[in-house]
Amino acid sequence: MTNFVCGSNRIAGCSFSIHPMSDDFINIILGALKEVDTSKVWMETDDVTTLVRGRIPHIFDITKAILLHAAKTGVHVAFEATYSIGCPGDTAGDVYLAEDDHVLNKEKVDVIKQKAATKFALYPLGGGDYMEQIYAQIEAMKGRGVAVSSTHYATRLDGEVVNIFNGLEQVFIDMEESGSSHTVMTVSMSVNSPLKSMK
Ligand SMILES: Cc1ncc(C[n+]2csc(CCO)c2C)c(N)n1
Repeated sequence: MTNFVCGSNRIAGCSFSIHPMSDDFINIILGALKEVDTSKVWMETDDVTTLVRGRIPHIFDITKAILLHAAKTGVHVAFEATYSIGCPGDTAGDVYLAEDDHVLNKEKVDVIKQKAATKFALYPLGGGDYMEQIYAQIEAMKGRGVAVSSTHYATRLDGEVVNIFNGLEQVFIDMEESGSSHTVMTVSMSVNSPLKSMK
């Protein structure tokens, strides 16, 4: 059996998709992807997801921007994402680690007012105290301008898209700063849903 070893390379990444509930889904998906400045990341789109790899601020800036560009059409959009840091599979994106942390899409998209319902789940891999780490991050989210509630297998966040992404980015930064060797976070988000929350 091969032993896979995580390197010291701290490239972050995300595999994500948006699903606009509209006949015009092709234009909405491709339009949102095109509107975003991706010059500070490695990015690849196929028929299933888009992969984005680079420094943490750009990963969250770009995924937030693509969702907001799709959401501003008013269409109901579902967003699914898996964020990961700590276990690079190859070196193709490494050159982007030399970029600075100045994000390129914030100015254009942070003015877009858009509410979202979200469920996120944090998976600290490679550490013994994972439940303490998860509870600490859920507690921290309560001070970030979004409504936090518990559900099975995830934590629910309701609020502005911009606040939700800022909070989730901070979760990732905190995990890095606490020395977690490999962190995975899944995020499901729904915007413009015709079905209002029952909560
Ligand atoms: C962010 C994101 N990236 C890729 C896909 C996969 N996808 C499904 S339909 C379509 C457009 C026509 O090919 C694409 C690219 C997605 N849904 N969202």
